[in-house]
Amino acid sequence: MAMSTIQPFLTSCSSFIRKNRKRMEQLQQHSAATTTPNQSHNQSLSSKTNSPLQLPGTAANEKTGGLENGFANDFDSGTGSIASTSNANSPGPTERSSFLSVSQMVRQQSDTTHNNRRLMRSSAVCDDRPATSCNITREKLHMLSPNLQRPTKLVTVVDKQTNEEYIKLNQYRMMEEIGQGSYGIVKLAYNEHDKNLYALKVLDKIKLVKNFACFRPPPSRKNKPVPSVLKNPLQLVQREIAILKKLTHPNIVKLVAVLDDPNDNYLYMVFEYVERRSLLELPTENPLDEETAWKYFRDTLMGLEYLHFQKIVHRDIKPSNLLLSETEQVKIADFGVSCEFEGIDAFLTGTAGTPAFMAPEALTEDSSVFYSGRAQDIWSLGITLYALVVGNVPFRDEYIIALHKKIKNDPVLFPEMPKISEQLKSLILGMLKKDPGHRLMLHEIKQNEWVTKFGLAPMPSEEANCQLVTVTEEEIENSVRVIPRLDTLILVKAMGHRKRFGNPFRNREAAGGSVRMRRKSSSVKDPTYVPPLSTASAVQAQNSGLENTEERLKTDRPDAKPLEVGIETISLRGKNGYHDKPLPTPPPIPPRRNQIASCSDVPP
Ligand SMILES: Nc1ncnc2c1ncn2[C@@H]1O[C@H](COP(=O)(O)OP(=O)(O)OP(=O)(O)O)[C@@H](O)[C@H]1O
Repeated sequence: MAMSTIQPFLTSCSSFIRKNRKRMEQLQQHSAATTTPNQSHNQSLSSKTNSPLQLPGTAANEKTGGLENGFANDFDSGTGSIASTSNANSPGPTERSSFLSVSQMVRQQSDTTHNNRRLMRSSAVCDDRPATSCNITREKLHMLSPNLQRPTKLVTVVDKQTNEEYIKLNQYRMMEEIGQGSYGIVKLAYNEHDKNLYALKVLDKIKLVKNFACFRPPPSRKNKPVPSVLKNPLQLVQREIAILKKLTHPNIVKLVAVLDDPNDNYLYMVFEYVERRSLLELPTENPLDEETAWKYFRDTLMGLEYLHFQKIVHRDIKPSNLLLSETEQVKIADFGVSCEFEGIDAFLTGTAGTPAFMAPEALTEDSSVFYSGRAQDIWSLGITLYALVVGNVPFRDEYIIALHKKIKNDPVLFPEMPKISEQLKSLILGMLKKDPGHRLMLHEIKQNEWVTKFGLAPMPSEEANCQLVTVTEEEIENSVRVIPRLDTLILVKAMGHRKRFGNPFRNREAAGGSVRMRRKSSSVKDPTYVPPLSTASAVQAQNSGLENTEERLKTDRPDAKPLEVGIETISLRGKNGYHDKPLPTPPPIPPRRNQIASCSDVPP
């Protein structure tokens, strides 16, 4: 090639390199001098709490993060777009520049998550073709991360590097604090491998145990064993991890990795970073309009359907546990009190979750009576929907007992303003039926006229939305089991057949059945309420070959001692629908090792 052709090309190359190097140097100087208000706040917070996980030099992180990511070239466009939309509340120039580099990473993560999904859908057709034919270059493909479809990684060796700028855990550079939960703080973290941001939940194992020791209930008198979960709160975290590990759905926050080094006092849960955090802070003067609430509600419904399909009840659905991604996708988070179940529903006792979102049937003093976990989730979802459009929860009181009374007895009232459509009111009221038997079920909500816009926007089928995840033997061994009593199994089985939460024995009693009330419940005002059949009588009925529930009811022996039976001994649902397997006979089966009593052990 002639020298005259190459010369101008070389000149333009060298000028391009010079120009860019200068810009990168400017950027480095600029970022090094930058401290966000968040950062200084967190620095003071970290020093106050004397946490060993002090805020790293985020400016340096952002600087290197941006440059390493090859973001330097996008910097101008990012600045432009953000600056042009800034208002009086916008950060100042120095704040803005440091904010921008994080925001660019965030945008990239959202894009990649979005692209990932697009890519996954198109991968079948694109696999054998050059990546460019799918509008995604090989280079970009490499950047497509995090792969939220990947199973959760469990890492037991954590290499902690500390320098004056930041703390690094394996590939994760810790950045500013983004939230605090009851068990620990949540920090933003930059993953050097896939160049994305994550939310890192930091749990102090020692503090967990110590705090627990302080508040542990006094030893029980009548030699009653303390429920096993209460012995070690780490088990709650382990349960949360065991549950989260199995979940992969666009509307559930993904647990990407768990860093748990036995030599480290801290346990780190690495979540996908959801940029816009919680859906709505309550109370608010600015609730969502119906259209926005509709979109968020449908997302939440999809997430909840997937959860229930995976045999998990969340137990703490509320707006602050619904995170919003930058692409306006709702992600259900916080599985701290969730429960895994077998069979068709979780049988819960005791209270867990947030008082204002608890269902009336969960507020009973009698811890021996079980209630449906699915129905509890529907109630919380109803309260959440109400709160999204009204700006506050329907039942409020500063005293917990008074609040419980209101939840159990008061009707749901809607304020005059904001104006809420009749269809939405009717849906909310259907989800907030005090009697779980009359409460809407998930499949009914999916077909509701407000949800589907009178059929114009049908929800995807359960089959399309859910895929049953496979659970390994080890996971089963290590996961917490729900061990309902046999009577509850019978009750729920009957509910399964009828496809309603309602007590199938109620009408029998109303018709003059011989069943005694087993509890005096202030929560259940319905005079026709009949508690589940006691276990011993159910077993007796089974042994005597009495198959139908009416016959079993008649054999109820109120003085009989209840018997606890592991649910894994009974299969309620087979491939071809529901079927009976022989019920276990007394004496009671001793609990296996690793079995933790039930979800009722979760402290309120
Ligand atoms: N994946 C995430 N992405 C972005 N922010 C998050 C993420 N997870 C948690 N957060 C933020 O951190 C805060 C604390 O979360 P965390 O799950 O530890 O506790 P919580 O749900 O608020 O409370 P608790 O643990 O007491 O129920 C949340 O309120 C949220 O703002």
